[in-house]
Amino acid sequence: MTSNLNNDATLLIGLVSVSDRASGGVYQDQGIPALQDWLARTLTTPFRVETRLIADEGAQIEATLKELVDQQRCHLVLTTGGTGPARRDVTPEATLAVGTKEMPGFGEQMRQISLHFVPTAILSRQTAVIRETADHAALILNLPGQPKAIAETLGGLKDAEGATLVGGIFAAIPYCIDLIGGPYMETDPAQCKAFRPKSALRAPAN
Ligand SMILES: Nc1ncnc2c1ncn2[C@@H]1O[C@H](COP(=O)(O)OP(=O)(O)OP(=O)(O)O)[C@@H](O)[C@H]1O
Ligand SMILES: Nc1nc2c(c(=O)[nH]1)N[C@H]1C(S)=C(S)[C@@H](COP(=O)(O)O)O[C@H]1N2
Repeated sequence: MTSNLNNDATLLIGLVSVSDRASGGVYQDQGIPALQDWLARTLTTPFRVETRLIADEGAQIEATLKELVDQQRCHLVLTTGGTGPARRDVTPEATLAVGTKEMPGFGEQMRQISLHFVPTAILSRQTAVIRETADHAALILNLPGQPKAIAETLGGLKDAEGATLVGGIFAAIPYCIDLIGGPYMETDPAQCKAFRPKSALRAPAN
């Protein structure tokens, strides 16, 4: 059932890059620019972003996710980095800690998609959750830290003519945001064709 808890008008997306070295100035962060580029190419719905660049610290990741959902009232939060098996990779644990519902299908499907790009896809423990407060809800989704993994996972793989060889995970996100009471999101089908059941489709906005 669709929730009507949240009628905030403009789509707000939180982008969180989790990287010890980028946040410490060792290299320039490419995670947030890659996320912004992909969303700007794909979303036809007007949106705003809130960006955060932080270290691989569980408490800081949890606090950032809570702030983006509860105070900023993001509808969707995308994290990049810290999903692997290394000692400091704790983004999935922090994500699960702030979630009120786990959405394990996202992690399962993202690893399937990523196996088309790298045999090490299974090393990512990426997951997704819904965080619900009394009057708001958001989807929080983890992506791997390699900047190229962002477009691979969100958009999938196309052939030279633009036909989809592997569907991207973003196709499932707009309907998920509908179901938690967020704004109706539309995409450029040439980049990513969002899927909704017929009963949930609205006439295109002009
Ligand atoms: N935010 C980022 N900006 C640019 N490159 C990145 C970023 N995050 C990761 N990378 C690149 O992807 C590689 C693998 O990412 P991973 O998240 O495993 O990094 P890491 O080894 O945990 O280090 P760090 O947390 O310091 O980025 C890194 O070695 C780096 O080359
Ligand atoms: N699509 C995609 N998925 C990917 C990768 C990638 O390059 N592309 N890298 C893998 C590798 S090598 C690792 S170690 C894990 C975890 O990465 P993270 O710790 O940077 O989040 O993501 C995996 N998933």
